[in-house]
Amino acid sequence: MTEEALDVMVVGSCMTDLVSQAPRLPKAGETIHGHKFFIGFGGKGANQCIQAARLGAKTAMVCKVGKDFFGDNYIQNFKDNGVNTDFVGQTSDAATGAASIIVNSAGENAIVIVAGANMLLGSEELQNALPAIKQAKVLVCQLEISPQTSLLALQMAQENKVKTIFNPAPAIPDLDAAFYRASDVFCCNESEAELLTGSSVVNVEDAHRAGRELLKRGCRSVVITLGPQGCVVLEAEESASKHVPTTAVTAVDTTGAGDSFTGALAFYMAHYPTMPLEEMARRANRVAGVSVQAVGTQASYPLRKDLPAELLQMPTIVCTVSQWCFQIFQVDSGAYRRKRPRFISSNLSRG
Ligand SMILES: Nc1ncnc2c1ncn2[C@@H]1O[C@H](COP(=O)(O)OP(=O)(O)OP(=O)(O)O)[C@@H](O)[C@H]1O
Ligand SMILES: [K+]
Repeated sequence: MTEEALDVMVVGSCMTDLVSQAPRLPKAGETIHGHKFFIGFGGKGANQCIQAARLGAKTAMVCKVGKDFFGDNYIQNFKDNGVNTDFVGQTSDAATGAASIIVNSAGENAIVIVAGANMLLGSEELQNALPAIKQAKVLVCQLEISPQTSLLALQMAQENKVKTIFNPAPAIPDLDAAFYRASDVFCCNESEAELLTGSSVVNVEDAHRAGRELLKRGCRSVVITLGPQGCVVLEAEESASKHVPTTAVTAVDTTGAGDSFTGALAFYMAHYPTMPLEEMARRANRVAGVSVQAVGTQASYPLRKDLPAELLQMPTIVCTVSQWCFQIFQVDSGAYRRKRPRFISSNLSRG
């Protein structure tokens, strides 16, 4: 059982990616030769957890894998990345989630996902994790496990004043309205925003409009990622929707960029709770921007040591403001002391 309070808990999926590269995709009933095969660690929940851990967050994963080779291997992968595995269950009733992926020479793919053990994660496992959830700073969920489990996890976190990030991926058109109310940050990409709002999202202007629509549904803030254009950020307390641009880089492989962004956002929310969301999004853009410059999903996620120091420090402006507030407080309490010296000294002598 976890003794130390956690920064980030992720309740979500683990998938083993089985990737074959071939000149073309096979037709029904056909067998063809490919030229390369590799196994990768994926699943949106695990990806986000690994990115947060690599940035230095104390993380735990709440998930279910099979009692099989892939499940054992995945648990070792979490351990190798410093992720707490106290809440990683193993079941004999289903296999570890797997994605069989075929990629042709044009970069097109055909994918079969078998969610397997991921769908067996339920309320019992969440109850076991509740003492740790209560102490965590941020809880993150997606939609690659049973939606009821994700919703319950978000609600448990919210009831215990733990900040929530919900990434509605892969998107479902009739998302239960309770998901919006349970989200401190509702973080999605353009196509998810499009599916959820029913209107096209292809540019920054569309994203502002979609964000306003999603915000109306009850979340505290919305982040919509826009690939090389960064993201837009909207907060319930602020009227303006803000575009947070990024430096576009030449992408080698964008797989898992969205999960890198969400995992980085979770890290910043846990480590710098007073940082403006816009600044967290600016930094998450930078982290995800590193991931698109390398091949693979988790393999492309940067470690803390790979990032410039400015992404891992409190911004100067926030330090200045808090020092300024502290000085005002000192001046105020000094004035108070000058006016009421006896009150202060009698309190002191009693103490
Ligand atoms: N070419 C790029 N240059 C710089 N940053 C990028 C680029 N592509 C993606 N990013 C960063 O990654 C974030 C997430 O990308 P995107 O919006 O494409 O997510 P996604 O569609 O969920 O990705 P994927 O499905 O490939 O994981 C962006 O908000 C941005 O910060
Ligand atoms: K990548």
